[in-house]
Amino acid sequence: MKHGFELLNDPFLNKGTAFTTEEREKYGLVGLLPPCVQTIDQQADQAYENYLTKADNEAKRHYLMRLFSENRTLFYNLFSKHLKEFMPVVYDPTIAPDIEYYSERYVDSQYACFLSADHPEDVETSLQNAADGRDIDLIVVSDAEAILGIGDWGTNGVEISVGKLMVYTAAAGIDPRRVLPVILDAGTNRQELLDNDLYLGEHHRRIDDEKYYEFVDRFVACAERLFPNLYLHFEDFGRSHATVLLDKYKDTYPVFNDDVEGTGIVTLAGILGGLNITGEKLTDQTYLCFGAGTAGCGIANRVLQEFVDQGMSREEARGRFYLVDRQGLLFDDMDDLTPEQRPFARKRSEFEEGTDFGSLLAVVRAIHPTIMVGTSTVHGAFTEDVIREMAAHCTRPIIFPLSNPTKLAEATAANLLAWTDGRALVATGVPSDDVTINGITYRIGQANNALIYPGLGLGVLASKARLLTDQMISLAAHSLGGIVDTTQPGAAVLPPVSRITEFSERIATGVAQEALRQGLNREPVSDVQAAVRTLKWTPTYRTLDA
Ligand SMILES: NC(=O)c1ccc[n+]([C@@H]2O[C@H](COP(=O)([O-])OP(=O)(O)OC[C@H]3O[C@@H](n4cnc5c(N)ncnc54)[C@H](O)[C@@H]3O)[C@@H](O)[C@H]2O)c1
Ligand SMILES: O=C(O)C[C@H](O)C(=O)O
Ligand SMILES: [Mn+2]
Repeated sequence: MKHGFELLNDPFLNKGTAFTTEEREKYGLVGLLPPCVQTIDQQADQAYENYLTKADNEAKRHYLMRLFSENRTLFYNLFSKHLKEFMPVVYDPTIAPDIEYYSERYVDSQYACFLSADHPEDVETSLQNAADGRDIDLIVVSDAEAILGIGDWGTNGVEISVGKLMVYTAAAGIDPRRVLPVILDAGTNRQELLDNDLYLGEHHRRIDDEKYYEFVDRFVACAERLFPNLYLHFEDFGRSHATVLLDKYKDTYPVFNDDVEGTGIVTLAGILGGLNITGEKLTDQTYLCFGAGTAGCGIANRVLQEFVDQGMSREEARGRFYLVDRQGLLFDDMDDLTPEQRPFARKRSEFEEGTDFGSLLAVVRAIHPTIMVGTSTVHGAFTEDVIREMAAHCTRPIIFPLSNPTKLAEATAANLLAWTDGRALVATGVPSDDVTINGITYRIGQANNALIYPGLGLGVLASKARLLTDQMISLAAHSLGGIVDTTQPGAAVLPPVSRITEFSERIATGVAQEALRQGLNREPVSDVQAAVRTLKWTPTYRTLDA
């Protein structure tokens, strides 16, 4: 057992002023702490008061990160008491500037694992060093080529791995000792980082694909070998790698790509939530994706699969999907489509000659979408003209501007509701305030993968699933139904973040049951609900091992 400063400096074991008199005597802490012994609730109250004195969300985040570095139990205790308030501070959108200025603001490695493609021979040692003897069940790994919508941030992107894991613990009770944030430094193409002496990553451009895939392969194989129960979460990889990597590993290991799959699940859940409100059928909808990249195509595929699951042929269902990217509406005669876009590309012969598809407005005018999802990173792209045009052809347009952080969102909830006189069913990527129009208060769902991935991960871990299958993913999307009271005027399409711990458990149980039904559990699990509950870690102090 650690003693003295070594114990105080271990955030997994540290209790700060809550070390009891006996513990202080036993573990060499006498004289190292102020005399008063506090309870964790007193510590949390005090920390919260301190937090409230901080001037803005960035300062608040820095304060919380310090607490996280020093005492994880207290950090999560406090987080659990202020979940809704802390989510946008700890996570998106406030995490974005902390990624941009990571190197300048660096104070602590936060127990993350830093892997460099320049030293592939160090992968195993680095993972072992970072795990420091802990059994690791969950890794969030990023190569930071496409952080949120803010682009390539190289090693600075480690913050997203750390941040996503914080949400796993806060929402689903994943034991913080059993997780590992990992950053793969494969270079960066952001010139301002390469020119910046303070930048803490490798100072070269991204490596070529051959070396890149070799490096990722080495990491995956090594992590899987060192941590046999690992569930591996990929985050914010670039458009040309994200789906390739997912497809490469998903039939061998339990891997998850948050931007492709997590976003697909939460968006489908939001669409199903919207249709619960209107009573309309999914298979009657026309779908427009604006920004057909990693998330855009991931969502389109998930929603398409739901059309198929609801009885429509894949071919007919595809006919309802329109993808718009930089080129405008995507056609099959274009030679710059990505492999993910190609199956959705339309034929020019479907339309009258001379139809204009160059702008979003023109596409909306031509196809009359009933669902429009934005994952383009183009701030304000859902203009009043576009929305009024869409709303002229359907009663309750489903409109999800999902680009993050706030400064990149395609529209605000307030504008979407104002321009449609309250008819739009809206969800946004980051939290939105309620909107009141004509006396009705509209609650805005947050279609952020954070609503889903913690519960999904808990379900995979509780069932000891050896793979994450399409059926488990579909189940997760369906498990958010029935939580919101859709008879209330202004009801949200998704349940509120304030209830995330409750519905994460529900997602986990459903997903774990599905894994068992498919016979994917590596070990027998007799009671799924009990397995989920047992796995959950609670933020209270434990007795230290002798
Ligand atoms: N809410 C969520 O849970 C969630 C999840 C994942 C991604 N996102 C957001 O979605 C956005 C995209 O992320 P990604 O990982 O898919 O990135 P990506 O780079 O893979 O995709 C973005 C796509 O938008 C296209 N685009 C850029 N400018 C455009 C324009 N002017 N018109 C039309 N298309 C344009 C790009 O060509 C690309 O195909 C980001 O802002 C990200 O934060 C949100
Ligand atoms: O990180 C988020 O807030 C959601 C998503 O994974 C994104 O990349 O934007
Ligand atoms: Mn992401």
